[in-house]
Amino acid sequence: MAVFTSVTLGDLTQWIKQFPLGQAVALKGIASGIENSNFFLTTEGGEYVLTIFENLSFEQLPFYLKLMHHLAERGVLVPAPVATHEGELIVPLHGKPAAIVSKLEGSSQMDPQPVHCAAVGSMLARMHLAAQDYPLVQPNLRGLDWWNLTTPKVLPYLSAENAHLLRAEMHFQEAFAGCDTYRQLQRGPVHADLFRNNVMFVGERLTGFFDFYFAGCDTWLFDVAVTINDWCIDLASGVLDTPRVRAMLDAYHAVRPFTPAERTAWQPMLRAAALRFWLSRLYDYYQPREAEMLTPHDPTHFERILRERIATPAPGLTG
Ligand SMILES: Nc1ncnc2c1ncn2[C@@H]1O[C@H](COP(=O)(O)OP(=O)(O)O)[C@@H](O)[C@H]1O
Ligand SMILES: N[C@@H](CCOP(=O)(O)O)C(=O)O
Repeated sequence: MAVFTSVTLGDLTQWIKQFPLGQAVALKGIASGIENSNFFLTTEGGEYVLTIFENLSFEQLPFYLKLMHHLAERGVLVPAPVATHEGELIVPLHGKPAAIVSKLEGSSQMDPQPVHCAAVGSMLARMHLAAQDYPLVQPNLRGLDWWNLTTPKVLPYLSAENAHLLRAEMHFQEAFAGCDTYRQLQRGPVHADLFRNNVMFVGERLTGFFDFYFAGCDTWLFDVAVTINDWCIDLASGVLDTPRVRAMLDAYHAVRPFTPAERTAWQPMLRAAALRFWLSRLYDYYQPREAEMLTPHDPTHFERILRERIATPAPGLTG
């Protein structure tokens, strides 16, 4: 259940008039999702998604909504935010920030094949290039600083073996982030959470990336690593599936060629991407937020992926 703030069609009668969308004719709560209250909204103008933001503030939201607007204008397939007659993308609803974005066709592909991975790789590279001239800057709020803050909060709950793994990996990643190769990596706005459930497909046709609310400025390679660690693995073991990895990396490289520094950084970056989600899942598991109504994601999934990336070299960035 992920409608934390209820809204009725009647609530929208006056509210919707600030948008150039005509009257609201249907509204349906969306059950999936864990952060916000989401609704499918039909208006006289078409099909949309209405989101009420439960955690992000009016001050924090422009980075995400304007990024989606910037990308959509440049032909990257993402939900396009709808501006009010006054040009605002974020407006209050029931005292919380809310936005309307275009509805993507299709559904998530939870059993991806190489053809889906290639489509994701190609669109990801297009997204990185299209975001290069995005003027707003926000760091990845789930980056190294957050890992450093979070590690001591979860360590007391871990077994000796896992505490050792976490400490050792944090040392490794601190050193990696401080090295020359890391400094040479290309950077810009990244999605940072491009899992299977955040991309829509109709058959083999990718219709869009969504859920940009972990986006921030980070290395492009980190985004690639996060995406590979979800789309191109055997879910039970975390082991990479070479045909899917190759399809995604080759398609990305065809649009935006990988650099020599990225090739050097690839193995540690896959570990960084695994650590990021192990940590956030540990944090959500042991320190659930008060408003949280859902079962937290399983942290052991990313512990397995991290151990696997440490133990087994992944296929290289270029074949
Ligand atoms: N623009 C969109 N077009 C179509 N469906 C969407 C769109 N945005 C969200 N959804 C649907 O809403 C669900 C929840 O969205 P999500 O962004 O994952 O929520 P949360 O931010 O709460 O985690 C998605 O799984 C998807 O089915
Ligand atoms: N992808 C993250 C959790 C973020 O949740 P989302 O539903 O907003 O993508 C994870 O799997 O830990």
